Amino acid sequence: MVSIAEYYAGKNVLITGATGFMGKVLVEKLLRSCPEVKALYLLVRPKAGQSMQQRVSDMMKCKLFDRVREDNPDFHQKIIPISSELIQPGLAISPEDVERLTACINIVFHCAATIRFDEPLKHALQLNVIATQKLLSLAQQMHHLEAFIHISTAYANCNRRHIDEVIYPPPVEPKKLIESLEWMDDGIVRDITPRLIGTRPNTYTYTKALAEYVVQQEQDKLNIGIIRPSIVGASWQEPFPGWIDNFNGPSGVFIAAGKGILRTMRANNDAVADLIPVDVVINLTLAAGWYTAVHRPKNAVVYNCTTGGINPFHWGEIEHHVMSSFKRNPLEQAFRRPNANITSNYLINQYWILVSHKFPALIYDLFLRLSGQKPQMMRIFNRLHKAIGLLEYFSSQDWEWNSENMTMLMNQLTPEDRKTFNFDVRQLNWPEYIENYCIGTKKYVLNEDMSDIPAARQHLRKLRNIRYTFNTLLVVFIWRVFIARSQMARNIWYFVVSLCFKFLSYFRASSTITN
Ligand SMILES: CCCCCCCCCCCCCCCCCC(=O)SCCNC(=O)CCNC(=O)[C@H](O)C(C)(C)COP(=O)(O)OP(=O)(O)OC[C@H]1O[C@@H](n2cnc3c(N)ncnc32)[C@H](O)[C@@H]1OP(=O)(O)O
Ligand SMILES: NC(=O)C1=CN([C@@H]2O[C@H](COP(=O)(O)OP(=O)(O)OC[C@H]3O[C@@H](n4cnc5c(N)ncnc54)[C@H](OP(=O)(O)O)[C@@H]3O)[C@@H](O)[C@H]2O)C=CC1
Repeated sequence: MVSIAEYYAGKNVLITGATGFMGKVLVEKLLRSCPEVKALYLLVRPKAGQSMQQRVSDMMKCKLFDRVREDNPDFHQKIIPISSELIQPGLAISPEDVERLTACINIVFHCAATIRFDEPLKHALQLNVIATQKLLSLAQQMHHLEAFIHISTAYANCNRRHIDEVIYPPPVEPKKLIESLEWMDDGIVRDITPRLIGTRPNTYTYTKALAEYVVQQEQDKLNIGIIRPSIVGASWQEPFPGWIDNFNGPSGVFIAAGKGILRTMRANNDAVADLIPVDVVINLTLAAGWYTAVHRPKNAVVYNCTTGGINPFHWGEIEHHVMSSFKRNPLEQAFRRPNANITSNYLINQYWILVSHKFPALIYDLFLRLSGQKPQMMRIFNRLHKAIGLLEYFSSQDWEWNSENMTMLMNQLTPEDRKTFNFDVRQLNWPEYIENYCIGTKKYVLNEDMSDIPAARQHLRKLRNIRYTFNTLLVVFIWRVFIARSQMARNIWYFVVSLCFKFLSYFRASSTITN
């Protein structure tokens, strides 16, 4: 049987969402580990005043592509950007491009989606469901298509505790929902959204579940694989450890904690933190593309791409390792010393939000106002609270995913492919991974230089001294206020002072006797 790289040799691959976090890693890995691939067609839209060509050429300059650039400086010749806005009719692909794609594409990887948790339902539906339907229609016109790989999420069915590698009945028939939302104005849709999504926490997981069903409907006509990653984090090994380029999911939480801004969050210490490195997901995705095309299974195969059932790690452990990593490798210009704690207790969390978030923010903003600057800390905290409020659902409970198909796929690979497209998470050393993840947020998200670590440590020492001074002044201030106003507090104060004095005299006396 052909190896994975042999299979992709000479193939034309279509990728949506290639400018996103996972899409970029997919493009890089295909170019690096399957160097004989013929061409990668990327569906990209112009954005923020940049043409799609400009966006793709900027993407290829990014550090992620350093290793590919070394191996093959002309790799960009294999990349063919195709202008496409997925929420437009016909995916806004020109008729000439449609003709070109239908004539040559062999494999489709559909990564594009809105992953925002606060996306209005209509928009989430347009992109995650309707665009998927349109892409499936386009795929059916492709004369040489061998596999259609759809990226879903392990949380599409998060309303269940145990999740098998099957497609569950959708919460509503997508066609009916699409028809009804078409005539409703945005206000009505907003009002009925909580009723529609039911026990799911957001429109993202709801529309991803609908998309899976839509994809499954085409299993008689296409060879389909569905990948369900859990919480995708920085790379484990490839192209180098710790690569990450965004604030999504845990990355934003780690950064906020490393900067000393986030001090408390609701999470269950003992719940499994189902993080999965991005390179693992991409290796599995490419292997699933190969398997789907070579074996052509009759029904869509679902791969739960998770770590919890195989090599579990818990939020409490994550907290410990993140904090110790940021103490060893501090971020620049931290607001306070990194010291975040997680708790599953609502009231305790609210207390710490008040004491450790709102109170310091108020003081800092007061300081900024007094020094003639614009206050900003309270605004930052409000945004942070909104973001973590949306994540807490995922950090406060755990799920059990069956990942038999991941094991089955691994067993199908040659020993060589198992190394090149490694998705064996049993080998993942969590403390080392979390350390590299934290360093990755520093280097690649915040663009901080590792050579500035001594200065960052010095800054933390300064913050520690400020804290000691502040606490001392606070104690003195409180006692002064009490002593001035209350006889009882004064008595307590004299009692404590005389106790300390007696203890010191006793200590001095006993040390004189022993001498
Ligand atoms: C040490 C303690 C350890 C404790 C560990 C506990 C960790 C728990 C983590 C649980 C994670 C669970 C994730 C579950 C994932 C499900 C998997 C998936 O399928 S789907 C994949 C997962 N999908 C997601 O994760 C999507 C979640 N994100 C969203 O839905 C939205 O970004 C939003 C609603 C949070 C904010 O919307 P909006 O107000 O419109 O703002 P914008 O979006 O425009 O961004 C504004 C600014 O904020 C920045 N920033 C962004 N996120 C965070 C963050 N988390 N934090 C901090 N900052 C963040 C952002 O970069 C930007 O900065 P700047 O450019 O202005 O400087
Ligand atoms: N990140 C995670 O933790 C997880 C992600 N997933 C799934 O993985 C896939 C990729 O996620 P990720 O890479 O993190 O997401 P990103 O948000 O980083 O990337 C999304 C991609 O979709 C593209 N896109 C969005 N809207 C449109 C549009 N209207 N037209 C054309 N392209 C569009 C974006 O293009 P542009 O650059 O133009 O905005 C971008 O390339 C998604 O399907 C997601 O559901 C699953 C589990 C976890």
